[in-house]
Amino acid sequence: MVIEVRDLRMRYGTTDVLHGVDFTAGPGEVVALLGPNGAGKTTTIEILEGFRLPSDGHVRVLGVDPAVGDEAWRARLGVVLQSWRDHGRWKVRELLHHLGRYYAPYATPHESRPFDTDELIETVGLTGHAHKKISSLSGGQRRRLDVAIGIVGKPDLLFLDEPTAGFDPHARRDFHDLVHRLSDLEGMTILLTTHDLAEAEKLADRILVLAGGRIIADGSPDQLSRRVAGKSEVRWTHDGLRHVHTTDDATAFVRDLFRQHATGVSELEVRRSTLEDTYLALVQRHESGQATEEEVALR
Ligand SMILES: Nc1ncnc2c1ncn2[C@@H]1O[C@H](COP(=O)(O)OP(=O)(O)OP(=O)(O)O)[C@@H](O)[C@H]1O
Repeated sequence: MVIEVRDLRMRYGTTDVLHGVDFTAGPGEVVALLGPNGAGKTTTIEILEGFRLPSDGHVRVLGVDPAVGDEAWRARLGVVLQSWRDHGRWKVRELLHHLGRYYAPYATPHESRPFDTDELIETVGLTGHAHKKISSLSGGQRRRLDVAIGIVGKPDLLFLDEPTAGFDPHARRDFHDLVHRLSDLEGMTILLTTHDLAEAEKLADRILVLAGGRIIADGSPDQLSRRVAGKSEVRWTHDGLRHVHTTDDATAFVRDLFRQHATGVSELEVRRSTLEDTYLALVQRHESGQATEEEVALR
């Protein structure tokens, strides 16, 4: 396993934030960690990166306890934090070239390190800005640079904390392609946090939902959408009137609808529950104290 977390606990002062978090991530997996604001996603990631010491629990990242990870271990990790780094006076190419040199001693027969600077700049879509000062980049361009800094050492494991915040739709799509390339071609394992459910659905092989200090759901986007909500919304117009009905079995409902009304039904739409519906239902159920069977099984 690339990441192994068992019974992870974290307390800030007298406040418990993580109550026993359990999950794993395998090689080449893209895992999205979702959860409401303040759920403890950044805390979890910072513990995995070795930036923060947990209060208790078993954590292994690339087989090493992050609390004692050395430079060679750190060189195999890539990190994209939420906030910008203050490298404003540097130029894009200069900075990436400079940072890349740090990783050169950690190249292996299987993995050349670092990324070729110009290839990296092209990969993140900053070719036209390579010789600009970082302070002159737009927010989205700076975020692309953050991603470039995170992957310059061709990490085995990449952490992305809300990587697309501030991206326009075009940059977002480019970024999604980049994540697919990094996991498919470079075999990188990627753990990302996001509040964009459509993004999680598109990118992640597996989704973890963190709420109340525990993982309350763990599965593929498809499994989560099916297992938890499972309801569909059927909309139609009959004799000029618009109708909406929520059902567990849309096929049977539509069959009955046409049996009842041989004519006059139009504008029929069937909408399966989305990952967003599922996520909201899960978190709401959790917050109201109704643990799902799955959640109980995960404890
Ligand atoms: N250094 C700290 N000292 C005390 N409390 C902290 C510290 N860092 C985070 N917290 C608290 O721990 C909880 C979890 O914070 P964290 O940043 O991990 O959440 P998050 O899930 O990443 O949230 P968001 O989605 O808003 O980024 C919050 O209630 C926060 O106030």
